[in-house]
Amino acid sequence: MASFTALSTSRHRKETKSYVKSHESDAAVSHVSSISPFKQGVHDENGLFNYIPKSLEIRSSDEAGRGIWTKATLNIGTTLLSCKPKLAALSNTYLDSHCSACFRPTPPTALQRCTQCTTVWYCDADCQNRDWSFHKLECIALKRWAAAAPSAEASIPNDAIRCLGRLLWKRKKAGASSDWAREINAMQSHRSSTLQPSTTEFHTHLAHSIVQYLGLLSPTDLAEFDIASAADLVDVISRFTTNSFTLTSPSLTPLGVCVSPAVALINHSCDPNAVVVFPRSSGSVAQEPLMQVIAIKPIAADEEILTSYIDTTLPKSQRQQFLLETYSFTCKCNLCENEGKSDSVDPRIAIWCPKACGGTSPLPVTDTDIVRCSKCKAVVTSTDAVIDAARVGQEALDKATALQFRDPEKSKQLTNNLIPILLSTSLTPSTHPLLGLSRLQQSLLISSLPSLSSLTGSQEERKAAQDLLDDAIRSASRSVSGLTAVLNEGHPVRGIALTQLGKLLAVDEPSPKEVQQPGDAHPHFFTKAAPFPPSGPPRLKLAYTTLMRAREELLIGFGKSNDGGEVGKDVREALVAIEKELGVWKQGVQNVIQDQPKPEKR
Ligand SMILES: C[S@@+](CC[C@H](N)C(=O)[O-])C[C@H]1O[C@@H](n2cnc3c(N)ncnc32)[C@H](O)[C@@H]1O
Repeated sequence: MASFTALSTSRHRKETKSYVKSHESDAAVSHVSSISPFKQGVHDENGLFNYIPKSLEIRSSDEAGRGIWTKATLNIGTTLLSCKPKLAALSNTYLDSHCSACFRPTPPTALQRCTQCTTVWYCDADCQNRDWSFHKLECIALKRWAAAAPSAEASIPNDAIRCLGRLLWKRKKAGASSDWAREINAMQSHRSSTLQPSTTEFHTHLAHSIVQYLGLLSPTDLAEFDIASAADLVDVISRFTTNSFTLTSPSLTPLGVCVSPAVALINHSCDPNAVVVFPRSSGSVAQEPLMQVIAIKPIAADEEILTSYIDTTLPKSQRQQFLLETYSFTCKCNLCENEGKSDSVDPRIAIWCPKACGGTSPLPVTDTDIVRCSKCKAVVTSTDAVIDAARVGQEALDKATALQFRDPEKSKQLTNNLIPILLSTSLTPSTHPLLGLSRLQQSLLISSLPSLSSLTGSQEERKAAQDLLDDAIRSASRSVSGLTAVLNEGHPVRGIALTQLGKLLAVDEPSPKEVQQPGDAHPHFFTKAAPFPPSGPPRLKLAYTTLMRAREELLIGFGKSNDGGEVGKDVREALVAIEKELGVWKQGVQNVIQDQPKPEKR
């Protein structure tokens, strides 16, 4: 059986970074979407990217520039591309708990620290040696930065600055004509004239930090890095922000930032057919962190591979704003183009029918909007209340997200206060910002679960732990319900959400309930009438079926040949353990039945 502790450590530490791509992506439509199917041609890369498999091809389109197309039909769960990023940097939070070479977590005692800068840690001497060509120059810069830092909190530059430093040193060392530098230099950049003012400001700020980190005294010193002017430096930064990825753990916790020019060739769709994951499945430490592109929809020959750069659980307005600010384009994918054009309501902006017929209507935007249930056509009359609730919910989500690490109690309180209001104004679990609040609440509740071994025998303490666990389960089931409506089957975010729910259900109950109360879970996922979460054997059975579902989805999202990645293997083991436990239970019940005195025949 699982314990609380294992779950608490799986909490996603999300740090807001507009310069990196999130892997939370996708939607449920199964038809093909290519950006510019007519004006495209095979792109000549002059011998670069020879590690891209022969089944794929780099082509260009007028609308989106270079992209990757398939030459053969590919099934869901197929690994399309597998490579180690050319550059990577751990975020500051993980520098002392994860290895800076292979990015795996290691118990603190087993980590070796660089004795010079005392900032980066490694599993062992092998990992340290592998990272040495990068760290050699970084080490000096880190010491210089720490010596000049105004406070202890500012003594380590963030991961973007450290990753850009690695890029510039390596580019200089490899030489402009090397394949390494040519692939990096060919990455798309956006000149200041096409950027949003907020993005230009951010790039300028980053440029100042880089100059300080590299220890340069004047802009002319940039020449040694093959950078002719300040504008050229901003160009390099734009190339980095447009093409970098969030490096995540196998359970999608953001760990840092990385650059792979090959994976960065893939264009965006809010309705993607592939995802980028780090399943930790290579079996070789030297290969980690291994980055993989996996098909989450069947992909036909001559179809473009598209991943999502953003969180596609967000409504169109927010997706488009983020894409324009960070990537300088307006998305024209199926999901964006078709919003509001069909009868079906986008689950990201849906409210339940006022007559509870089971249908939904779109969330009203202004108080003069007249919205109707798509099924029974009943008119929503509480427009003002719904608009207010959505606005207050968004404010609370922004605040709670900002506070989640600094003041988790306050962050949790905000989610606890707002979720019942949004539920009472009929927002569906998939609707923004309710889905975002549920996911945040779930991660905060999981973090606050006590470890079972720390519980004393006190009945009150066990009861409080049980209530907290049940709250976390209800929150997790609401998240699963919402994610299931907006992401298509096999999306890694769905697989991980199901895994968390299944594991919560499998935790030993500190104080099993005798009388159960109905939960607030969405009726399409768990019936309102049935007590939720159940207790005892029915709970363990639900854990089993949820983890079975999780495993099927993980096999797609993290790749069939990877056995669903590290999490997929872990779920397989959990299922075996539950099967045994359920078997023991069944046997125990059979023994009790056999021991009962048989009723006498009359
Ligand atoms: C990571 S790069 C993708 C590869 C890029 N097309 C190239 O030629 O190197 C991201 C940039 O590609 C372009 N892009 C990606 N997806 C797009 C889309 N759906 N529509 C238009 N432009 C897109 C945008 O300019 C964006 O900033």
